Amino acid sequence: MEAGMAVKVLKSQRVVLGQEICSASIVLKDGKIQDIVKDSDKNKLHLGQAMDFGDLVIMPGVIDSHVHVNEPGRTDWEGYWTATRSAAAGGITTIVDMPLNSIPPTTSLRHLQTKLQAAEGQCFVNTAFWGGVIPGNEQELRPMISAGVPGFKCFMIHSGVDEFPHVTEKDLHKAMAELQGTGSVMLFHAELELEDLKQTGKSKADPCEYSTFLDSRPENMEVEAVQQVCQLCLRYQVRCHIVHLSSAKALSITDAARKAGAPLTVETTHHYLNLAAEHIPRSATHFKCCPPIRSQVNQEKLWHALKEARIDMVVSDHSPCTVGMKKLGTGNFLEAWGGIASLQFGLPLFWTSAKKRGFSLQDIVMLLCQKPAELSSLASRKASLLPGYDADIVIWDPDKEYEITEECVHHKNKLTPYLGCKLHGEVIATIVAGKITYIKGQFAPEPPGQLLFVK
Ligand SMILES: NC(=O)N[C@H]1NC(=O)NC1=O
Ligand SMILES: [Zn+2]
Ligand SMILES: [Zn+2]
Repeated sequence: MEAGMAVKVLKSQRVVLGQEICSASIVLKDGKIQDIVKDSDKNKLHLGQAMDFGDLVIMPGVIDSHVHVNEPGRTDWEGYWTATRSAAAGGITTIVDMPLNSIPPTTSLRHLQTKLQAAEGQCFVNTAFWGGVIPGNEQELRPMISAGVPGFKCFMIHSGVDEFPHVTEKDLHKAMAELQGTGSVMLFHAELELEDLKQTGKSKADPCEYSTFLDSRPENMEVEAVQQVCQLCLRYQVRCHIVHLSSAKALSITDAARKAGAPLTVETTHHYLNLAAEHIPRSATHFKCCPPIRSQVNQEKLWHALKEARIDMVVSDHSPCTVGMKKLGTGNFLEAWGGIASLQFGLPLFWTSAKKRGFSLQDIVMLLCQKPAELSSLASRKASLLPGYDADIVIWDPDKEYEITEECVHHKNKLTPYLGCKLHGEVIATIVAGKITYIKGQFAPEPPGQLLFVK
């Protein structure tokens, strides 16, 4: 079993097949799943040499539909090579790259082509690309759809980078009209600048205290933005998706919109489910992201909403930067980059907390694989172990406990709030397009990931 090898048959006693977990063999051919043979299926032919993983879990690879890779232009923050290696080491078989933080951002067909050139030949996992909506680029949307982007991300507030300006409601009407009838999806960073907050002006509170930053982005900024998204979604009947929901307060609005027929989905991230404002130390700017990590009470509500399927999926929002940009020297939350690096640790982070709350392996497949695949229009070929589906598979040990140390982090910049955390769930091997892209610390000599385009 070597990294880079094409796999023919793999088996274990714990294969996640839909709602069932059973002892089975998976036959792979030409990058696809050719057959699934359950041990109970006595009539099947002899399968020959299988890679036997004992009682390790075999399930579809994780799909992380919210990753900022940043190449080209800000490759010192993260690049395709390092991002997709960390994804592979984390059991992720497909990432969908966000349109911003790279220069150029993915806001036109030409810029998309620049991104594709940058990514080509560098990806250890499959990579798809979100387009971006900025003021005035509505004519670029349909050409990007034809080129295979699954949808578009926009910001309703300053994005953190000047070359990706945020949209106003007027811009959104134009973009939504363009997307009608295409099947494409609009992703919203849902925070709105509030008038009364502008007027209170700069706070005199200590910028090294997390609470100062938290107070600068109250829940109402999210609630009001979500309200606006829901109205647009109902009116245009274009698929809409709230990225990184942090405030549980906004859920009554999304619930109501869904009930009224809005084609709306909601994601949250591992950091909102694992971290809480009360525990963020002074000057610990690596915990800064937008919208902010809120209270422990809010976190509990997010977990409940996830259990009740009021939140559809969990992703990383991996948004790394150089160590310098985190301003750890001064510890000033207001000046530090907003974004958390965590791509590699989504699966074990989620499992460590989720299993205590009664989530099953089947729930993991739903929340971390199938729902993100549906969002990205990839569910007809990925995120299920079924004949004819792509052979993108993770093999992992859900019971193995270990500590995150800097040496095991494959992100380009190693700073993450999870250093020192003890997690359950070790990824043993990751298979992409039928080849072992990662196994026990080793990577394939040639990256087997494909660039993905949806129809
Ligand atoms: N520009 C960028 O990546 N912003 C991301 N970072 C973050 O914390 N929230 C975001 O939307
Ligand atoms: Zn965002
Ligand atoms: Zn993001």
